[in-house]
Amino acid sequence: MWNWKEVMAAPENCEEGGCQPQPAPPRLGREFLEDATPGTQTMNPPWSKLRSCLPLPTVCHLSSGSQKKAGCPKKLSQIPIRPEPSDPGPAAWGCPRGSVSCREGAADTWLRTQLAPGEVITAQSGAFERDPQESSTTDEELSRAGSPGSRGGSSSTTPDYGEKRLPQALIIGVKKGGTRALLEAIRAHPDVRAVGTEPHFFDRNYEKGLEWYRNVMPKTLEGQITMEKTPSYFVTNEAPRRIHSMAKDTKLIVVVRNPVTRAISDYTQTLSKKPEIPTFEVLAFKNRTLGLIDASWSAIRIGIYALHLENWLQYFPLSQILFVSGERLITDPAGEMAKVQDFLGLKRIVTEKHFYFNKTKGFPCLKKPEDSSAPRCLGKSKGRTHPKIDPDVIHRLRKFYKPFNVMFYQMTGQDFQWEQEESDK
Ligand SMILES: Nc1ncnc2c1ncn2[C@@H]1O[C@H](COP(=O)(O)OS(=O)(=O)O)[C@@H](OP(=O)(O)O)[C@H]1O
Repeated sequence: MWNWKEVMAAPENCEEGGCQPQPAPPRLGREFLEDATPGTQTMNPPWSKLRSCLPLPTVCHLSSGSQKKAGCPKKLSQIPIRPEPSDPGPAAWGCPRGSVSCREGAADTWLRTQLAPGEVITAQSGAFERDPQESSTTDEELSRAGSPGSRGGSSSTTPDYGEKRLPQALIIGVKKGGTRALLEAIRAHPDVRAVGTEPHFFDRNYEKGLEWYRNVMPKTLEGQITMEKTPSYFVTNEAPRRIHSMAKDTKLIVVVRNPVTRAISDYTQTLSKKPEIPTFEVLAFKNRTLGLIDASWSAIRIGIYALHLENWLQYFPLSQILFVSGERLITDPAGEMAKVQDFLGLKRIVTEKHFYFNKTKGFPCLKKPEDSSAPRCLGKSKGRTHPKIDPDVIHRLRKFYKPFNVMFYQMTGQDFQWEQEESDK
């Protein structure tokens, strides 16, 4: 009998799941349920308030002191965790060249698409683009990304000279938040160079050492910023300490999205590859009759942003972390990119002129760069149609996340307004 939650957490593809069985990542979270004082640099959130919100079986509600009961976890980090699906990278990190399971991830880079004849949109952008075939571009992306240090599908026009440097800025999460869209947009900046695939250095490849990591990076000229994105870092317990020990001034970017929608997106991704898995409604609950949400399911757990952020604030001041709204990255990509460029100390070069809204895809896409013949949209693995989820389940999930969201708003000083959203996709 399959445990589908474990199956869902198993590696799936390069971008999102990995190409080979990976060791389970470390458990998430720290002593969250202790009345610890996280983030001395920032504030002391009332952690005890969150205790009662935690999704433990009724007999184990920590606020009631019942944790002393046998079998009850004392803290959230003791809830068994299913491993996160994530990305071990392309051939350089273990994907056999041409492997089907490795294709989709590379296709997540902005695709250079064929122009569809007659699909005129505006004089400026020239044409709608057809939804591209993933495979051809994927193969191209894979081969470009095939060795450590290759540009990995870079869309930057910077010539391949300079020096390989460790990244000064990282997109650390969240999975399904819009991390690929952000990375590809910031790569349009001439002062940014980024590795196109996910190196997974701080979670899976750490033992390979910093020289391996440096070698994965593209070459940069003096003054250019090196970046990478690996969304699983945000939920990796060791990542903050490891990144801090690499460089304590590393700039961190987190793209966050309504955790309910994010969870459904996560599920949708798995469903697209394993249509036989149980419904979201089944997986989301430990006990549906009692309304007990299963927070040990990674699709749910990743969205407890306050929990994960608390871990980062042990090592980095809030001022070193930028939170990008995954929702606004779609509705106002230029506005979010302005914040990202300011945060990175870059001139605002990526502006509204770089984007157009592709009605076919339902997303903003990058206009064609000067040296290229085609605009770029993300591949089919972004923007999948989400299954319709029982509204009662959505309602319960919203209730579940609300206190964590509120805590997250307090911690970040930003209100992402997820409570006000009428419906999930
Ligand atoms: N411009 C643009 N084009 C396409 N998709 C966009 C864009 N901006 C944000 N998004 C949203 O990004 C979601 C995928 O997030 P990630 O790239 O972080 O996914 S992954 O973790 O790397 O697999 C993806 O989620 P789903 O719609 O659920 O597929 C998109 O909603």
